[in-house]
Amino acid sequence: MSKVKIVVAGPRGNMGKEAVKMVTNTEEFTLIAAVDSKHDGLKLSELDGFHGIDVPIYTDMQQCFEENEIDVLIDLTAPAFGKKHMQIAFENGVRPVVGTTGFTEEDITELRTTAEDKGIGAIIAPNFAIGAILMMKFSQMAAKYLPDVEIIERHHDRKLDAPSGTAVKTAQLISEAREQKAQGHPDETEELAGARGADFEGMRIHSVRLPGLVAHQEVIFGGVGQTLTIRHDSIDRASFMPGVKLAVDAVLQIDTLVYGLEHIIE
Ligand SMILES: NC(=O)C1=CN([C@@H]2O[C@H](COP(=O)(O)OP(=O)(O)OC[C@H]3O[C@@H](n4cnc5c(N)ncnc54)[C@H](O)[C@@H]3O)[C@@H](O)[C@H]2O)C=CC1
Ligand SMILES: O=C(O)C1=N[C@H](C(=O)O)C[C@H](O)C1
Repeated sequence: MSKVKIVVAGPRGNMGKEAVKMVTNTEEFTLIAAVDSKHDGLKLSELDGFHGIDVPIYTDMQQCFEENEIDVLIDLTAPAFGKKHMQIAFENGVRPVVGTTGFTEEDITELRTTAEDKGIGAIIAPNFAIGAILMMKFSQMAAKYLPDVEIIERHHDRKLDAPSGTAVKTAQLISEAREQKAQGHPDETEELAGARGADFEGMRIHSVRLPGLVAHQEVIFGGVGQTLTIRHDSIDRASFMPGVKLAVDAVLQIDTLVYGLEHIIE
């Protein structure tokens, strides 16, 4: 069987480095090229940390797809670029597996329409860690019985988007099981703007950014005389890679856009 031909966008980033390692260590995958914000024309092997990985770097994704035969794009870049990169992939018949966050519901609807029109599989997964998927699923189960819920996500202070993609996805999954309700005291006021966090259908989301953190989330439910806390911690970015691998395998089998790894892991 021929190997899956892959491009990684964002190879020098926290996640991109792990993805390059995962692709090059996976027998059935082959890394063809990388798309980076700089270093056009160099080989990845010329950069620190990529010894022996002799693939070209492009700053122009379109050119990368024109000059190479590619099956799958793994995009781990920045919220401002994820949507554009997916559109370029679709135009070139390349299947995107996207961990980059910052997509709106409208973006996802639009991209799904394009994927289906072109019959090209695509996966956007705000979190590739299996434990995080379970945290979201357990939270959805709990919300049916305990509809008062607040989400606290904690990340490293280099993160660009808030709230995290995982927190938004968690709130979306919870809202499928929970009657919409405003939480807290009806007359509560914020003495400092933002004190009660972001409001998603009455659920509150709080974003913590500190050096030393990787990616963590607590979903706290409150009921009469009790609380339930569901917590997940990624303490190493290797935690995301089995999910990225699973998504690459799955994206070859579908002809629509799937948003969330929970639809792949049944
Ligand atoms: N789905 C998941 O499981 C996870 C998703 N993420 C998301 O992945 C994204 C990347 O996260 P990190 O690796 O921590 O960020 P990072 O800042 O460490 O790395 C991003 C890399 O992308 C490159 N880049 C930026 N714009 C680019 C462009 N237009 N073309 C090519 N390369 C470009 C940057 O030079 C940088 O090397 C973020 O959106 C983050 O939220 C992060 C961790 C897990
Ligand atoms: O930027 C990160 O680091 C992470 N981003 C994703 C998100 O926004 O949810 C996934 C994980 O939380 C790490």
